[in-house]
Amino acid sequence: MANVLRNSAKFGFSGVLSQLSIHSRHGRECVSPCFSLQQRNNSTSPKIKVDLDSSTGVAVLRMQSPPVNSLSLDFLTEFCINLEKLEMDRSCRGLIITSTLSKVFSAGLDIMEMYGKSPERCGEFWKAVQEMWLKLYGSNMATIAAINGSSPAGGCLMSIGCDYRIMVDNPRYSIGLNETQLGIVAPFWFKDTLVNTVGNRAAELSLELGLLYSAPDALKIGLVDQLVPEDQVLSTAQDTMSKWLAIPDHARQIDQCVYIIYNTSPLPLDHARQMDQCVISVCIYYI
Ligand SMILES: CCCCCCCC/C=C\C=C\CC(=O)SCCNC(=O)CCNC(=O)[C@H](O)C(C)(C)COP(=O)(O)OP(=O)(O)OC[C@H]1O[C@@H](n2cnc3c(N)ncnc32)[C@H](O)[C@@H]1OP(=O)(O)O
Repeated sequence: MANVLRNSAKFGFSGVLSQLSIHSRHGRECVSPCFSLQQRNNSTSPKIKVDLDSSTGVAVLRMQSPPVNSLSLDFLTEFCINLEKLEMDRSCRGLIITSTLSKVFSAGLDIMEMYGKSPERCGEFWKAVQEMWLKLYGSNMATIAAINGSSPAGGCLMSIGCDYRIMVDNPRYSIGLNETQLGIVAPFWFKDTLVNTVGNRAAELSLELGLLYSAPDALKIGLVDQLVPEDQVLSTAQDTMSKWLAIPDHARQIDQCVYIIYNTSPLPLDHARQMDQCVISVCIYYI
């Protein structure tokens, strides 16, 4: 295990790994002074609302950016700041992500961010998209997506960036990486995350045809883990989270980290990240 960790650090997962080695969240003796006196920490910002219950160690992050929780630069920045705050708070061990909007979890990247913007702005936007994925997929918290509406493209990426997905059992809600249907191409790390979720063949079909799956079909291919009635999505996520948190954090975190290292292309490496950012910014600029 020590070798794996050393190698992974060499290959660029040092951020994740150093966090792993510095603090386990289970049996934590060192609680952030900011939050230790509070039973519940609530913070509200325009597009995202976070409720952290310090007694359970579970935070619920609600996306509340009408009409469709599209991932604009502002939204992504807020999302990442909230994630970072929770990540640094030792009292928080689990994160549930959901939406306050009816029918939509997230419509994915904000299309207006990809139209007629300067190369600098495109670069900034894409960096924020990368950041969202790196922070979520590499999180030390146990993460569950409570998908209470449609979740195409970037919304699907956000969902599969979590450890577990619970979706409302409604055939009208769809989820998938539908980029090719829009005439664009999902970057390689979208692909990796999908392959890690549904396997190679299903991912290949899904990406090339830009398939959007209804909730029942998403369950069939393993794109989501569980379907529940609309009014039970959050309570099921809370129940499921308690099972995840019964596992010692360090064991879950190291297991996840090793899995990511062996199954994901090296976006966390600076040069890969910059190259991806550069290619996508140019693509967006010329759309
Ligand atoms: C070689 C070429 C390389 C090219 C490189 C490109 C670089 C990027 C590469 C890939 C990355 C892609 C990831 C993405 O996420 S792309 C975004 C894809 N998103 C979608 O396809 C979703 C589109 N939206 C929907 O399907 C629906 O809106 C839905 C979420 C199902 C909700 O449906 P409904 O409730 O019926 O709502 P409306 O459709 O009526 O929409 C309401 C208003 O919201 C606006 N809207 C919808 N989606 C977006 C969006 N993604 N960004 C911004 N705005 C959005 C919609 O226009 C309506 O606005 P209005 O009321 O003003 O008309």
